[in-house]
Amino acid sequence: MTQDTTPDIDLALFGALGDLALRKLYTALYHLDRDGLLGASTRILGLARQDIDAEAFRQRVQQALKKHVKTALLEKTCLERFIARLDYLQLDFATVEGYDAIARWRKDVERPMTVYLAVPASIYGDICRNLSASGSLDEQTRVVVEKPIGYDLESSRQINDAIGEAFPESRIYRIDHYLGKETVQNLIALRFANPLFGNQWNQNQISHVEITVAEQVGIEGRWGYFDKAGQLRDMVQNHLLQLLCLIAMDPPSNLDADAIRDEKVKVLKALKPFTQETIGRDVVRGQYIAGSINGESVPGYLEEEGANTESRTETFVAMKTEVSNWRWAGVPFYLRTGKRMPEKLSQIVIHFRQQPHYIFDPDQRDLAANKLIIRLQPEEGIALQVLTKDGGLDKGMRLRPGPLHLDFNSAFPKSRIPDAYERLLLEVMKGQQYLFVRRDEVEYAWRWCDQLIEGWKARDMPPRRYPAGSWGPVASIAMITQDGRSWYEDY
Ligand SMILES: NC(=O)C1=CN([C@@H]2O[C@H](COP(=O)(O)OP(=O)(O)OC[C@H]3O[C@@H](n4cnc5c(N)ncnc54)[C@H](OP(=O)(O)O)[C@@H]3O)[C@@H](O)[C@H]2O)C=CC1
Ligand SMILES: O=C1O[C@H](COP(=O)(O)O)[C@@H](O)[C@H](O)[C@H]1O
Repeated sequence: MTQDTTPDIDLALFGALGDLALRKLYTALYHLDRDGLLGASTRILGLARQDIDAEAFRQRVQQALKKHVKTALLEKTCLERFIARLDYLQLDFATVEGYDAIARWRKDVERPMTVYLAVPASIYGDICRNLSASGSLDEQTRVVVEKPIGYDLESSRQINDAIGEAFPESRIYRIDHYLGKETVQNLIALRFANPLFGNQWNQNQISHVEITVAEQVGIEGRWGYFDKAGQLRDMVQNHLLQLLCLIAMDPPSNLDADAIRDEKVKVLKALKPFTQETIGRDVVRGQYIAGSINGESVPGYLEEEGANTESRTETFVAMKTEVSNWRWAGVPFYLRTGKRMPEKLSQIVIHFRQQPHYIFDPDQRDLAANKLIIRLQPEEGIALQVLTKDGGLDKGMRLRPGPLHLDFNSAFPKSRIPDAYERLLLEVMKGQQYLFVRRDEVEYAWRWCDQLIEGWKARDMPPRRYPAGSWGPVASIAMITQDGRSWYEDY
């Protein structure tokens, strides 16, 4: 994990006119360029099937940057330098014809190539085979692939096999963009650099853990993709399970990619499988109906553009699970994620156990537990909720909960918090894999999700309705209150 200068590369971006590329990837690459973190002669080849020339492609990227980069950060010289790096190749990814143009683009160039597949996972195999067959790859080429890899364990194995025929694991970078978020990396620092937390991180001191990833957006015109996936495959199989792994894993022996990933795999293997009984009791599926967010009416899932009105796909999931090992036995992990919730909020709350002997006002007993709140978005920060004496002569020994608060924006006001894709693209260029997901992680995560999906099917569990703008079906609140707890929504 050194911070050397970034090597020059050629980046071949498949799906160059898709949503991810236009919304996230050029913005991230532009910021890297502006911060002096792109190799001076790094070039970017956009590949897509639209019949446009390089000049029109550069215009499209420029429009995207104007939309997604803050105006104050869009500097003319930097923008011109970035745009000059771009070239375009029209290609149907499914057939090998035309792939030889990639080698022609790279003729006489010595630097390594990174291939970024910003396309549906169903065509990763075709692209890898065609890159191989056309002689576009060499011993240094890296590949970046997006989540979700497949639809279940079986399809993910097939896709991983196809990628693995063209690239060794050491050159495959499976993105889970949550691993690139600043606070997620801070979680690693917090846990493993501070004995204060390191020594408390187990079932003796922690009573339960909450992970909430709430989105305000709906499915953003992605019905075709989303309706086949649903929130479990779209968010839990990858982002939420990765967060859970970082919370639950044992300390790695060092910060090497495989040391970290070995520990994450152990957590995934230890996730308690659901039974028919626990699925009925500990899992809630939901689907949003029309409602309002920030005072504006929004349609229900079944009224979204392109919707099939019979769909039973879930847009919300809440569940209680457990990591069956010595560190975590008996500690519930409550997970919930949904679309069209009242606000965008991603946070992890670690609830510590109460003192064994309590000496303050019995009415305040419920307050008496510390919480560590790790906020990923909207504002990034970490707060430890502690109890202090309430101020004033008239209060006696009344307790008051308050945060010991590290808000990254105000603690480090001069530094812009980079977007996850900036961090991840930089790590790919430097050849560092610790923030990327290894094949066995993906497959163990699918194995666990598959048995849950099978259980849903067997129980014929339709999603419960919840109005857009609410925190999900009431059953998700009942699920946690049955344990005498509630979802933490303050900060
Ligand atoms: N969008 C997002 O926020 C996120 C996306 N992802 C993942 O990123 C990947 C890309 O997603 P996204 O950008 O949303 O998808 P899009 O459908 O918006 O973009 C995919 C692009 O690939 C092109 N494409 C597909 N098949 C072919 C083909 N045979 N030949 C040439 N071009 C082809 C499409 O071209 P055309 O337009 O001509 O069909 C389209 O431009 C997916 O794996 C997704 O799961 C992951 C996290 C978030
Ligand atoms: O991977 C995905 O993530 C986004 C949410 O990402 P965030 O960084 O905005 O929290 C989600 O909307 C999308 O459906 C999913 O594919």
